[in-house]
Amino acid sequence: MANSPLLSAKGVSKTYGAVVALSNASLELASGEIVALMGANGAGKSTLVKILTGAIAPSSGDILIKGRKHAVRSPADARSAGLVPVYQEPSLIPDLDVLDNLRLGNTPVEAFRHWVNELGVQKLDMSEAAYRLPLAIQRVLDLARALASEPDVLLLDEMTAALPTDMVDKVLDVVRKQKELDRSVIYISHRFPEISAVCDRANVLRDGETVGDVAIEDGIEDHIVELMLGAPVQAARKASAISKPEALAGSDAVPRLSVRNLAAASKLVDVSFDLNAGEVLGVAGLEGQGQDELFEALAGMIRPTGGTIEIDGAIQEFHHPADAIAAGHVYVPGDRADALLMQRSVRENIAMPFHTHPSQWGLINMSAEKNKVDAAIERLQIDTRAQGEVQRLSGGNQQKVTIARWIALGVRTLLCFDPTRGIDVRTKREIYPLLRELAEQGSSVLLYTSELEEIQLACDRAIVIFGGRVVDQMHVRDADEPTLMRAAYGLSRASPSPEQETVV
Ligand SMILES: Nc1ncnc2c1ncn2[C@@H]1O[C@H](COP(=O)(O)OP(=O)(O)OP(=O)(O)O)[C@@H](O)[C@H]1O
Repeated sequence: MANSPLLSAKGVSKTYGAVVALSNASLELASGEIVALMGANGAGKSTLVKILTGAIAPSSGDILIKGRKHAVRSPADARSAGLVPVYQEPSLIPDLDVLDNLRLGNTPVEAFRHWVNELGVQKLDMSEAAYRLPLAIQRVLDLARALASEPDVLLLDEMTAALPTDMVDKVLDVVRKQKELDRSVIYISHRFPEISAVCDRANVLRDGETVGDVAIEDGIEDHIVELMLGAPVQAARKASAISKPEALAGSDAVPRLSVRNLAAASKLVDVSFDLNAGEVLGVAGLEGQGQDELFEALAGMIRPTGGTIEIDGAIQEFHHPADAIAAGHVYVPGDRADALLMQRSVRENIAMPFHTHPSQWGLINMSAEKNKVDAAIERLQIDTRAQGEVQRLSGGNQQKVTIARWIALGVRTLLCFDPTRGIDVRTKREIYPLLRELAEQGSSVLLYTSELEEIQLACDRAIVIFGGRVVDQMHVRDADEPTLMRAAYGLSRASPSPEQETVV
């Protein structure tokens, strides 16, 4: 109908037994508009996107396309109505090559190639099995596949969460191009800079309900956060104030972890640093600079090809992740699916490492286990409404479970890889103090984060890796975003002080 919005959703709800995933969501989208869908973890964003794209059926509510009611019965139905999603998790079938993945969805190959190119992927072997491609490339291919079908409405669910900065810029360019073509985008992201770069409006969900629809303009961030949290920003900031020790922790003591000239696979070339007890050391780097290999080598998942790892002054060789765990050295991977048993309960997932050592086998002390698990759930404020199976938790709550299990067990060194990827502001504000608290209790934390501003929120010091080497290291007070960004791109700081040149 003339003057009707291209897409509107009214009073949409979705319940799973006792869990109310969406209670009353509403949204309007005109042609050529880019609308951010915002909300804390578990607010219902992914549920709304899945309903709009026919992956799940709503319990109630209406969806209207150009003013007419439209029951979106399946993803194919949504596609033919012009609604095409890129979901939060990669959607290529891992064992099929890229070309077969395209054939499966009838994707026009030439259009796909065009968008792959626009998104900055230079060489793509279409006969490569999808699982062999890095996560960032898989995400970009998901987007190129969606764009190739020329959607009227593209729905991007945290599409950029796993991407390095340069690829994020390409995605933002492509989103702007959709607008120029008078097409529309629903954009889910937890990153304000991206939202303000491309979006016209933000539709905010809280606890399954639409609580606001605001134009994106300067200074609107605090208001959006207030809508998301349901609390004034000042109070929320105060509640999450983080204490950071001024001095570098324990620099005279034997380091908890000492890495010298570590090399592994082809990407980790020569990395040296110390991590002290009671310290959070940040690692910054663009995608693919060797950080994955660094963490995998430290976690005993891959064997170093050179260099040494010392723990408390003694050289250690890990032949298996169990060796690293036995040394109190545990890894929280970025991909929660790697860390969790998705079909098991929250409790089983948290309690899993309690019983890894043969000396702990035998009768399980259920009440002691329950107390520890309950304490961890309470401390991380894990939403346990869907606790029977971890796969039913929202992404942010799943991530908290991966950390909770090590809090419950007690840990000497936590190797945390991008723990806040795709996590909302509220949950982030819970995770940073948690890492600090662990450090204050004597644990050491090595934290890789793709969000550079997190370094100053959570760390004592930072190292930057580029091309498999440490190219810069600094006290947290110097680790602002521009400095880290320059180093991450391999640009040196104006004149490094002698202190920065030595390995600390
Ligand atoms: N299949 C399911 N069974 C039970 N509960 C579910 C199911 N899917 C989602 N939920 C619940 O519905 C709520 C909304 O989840 P949803 O994934 O839509 O949130 P979200 O806003 O996308 O969160 P995030 O930013 O963490 O991805 C959460 O409490 C989640 O646990």
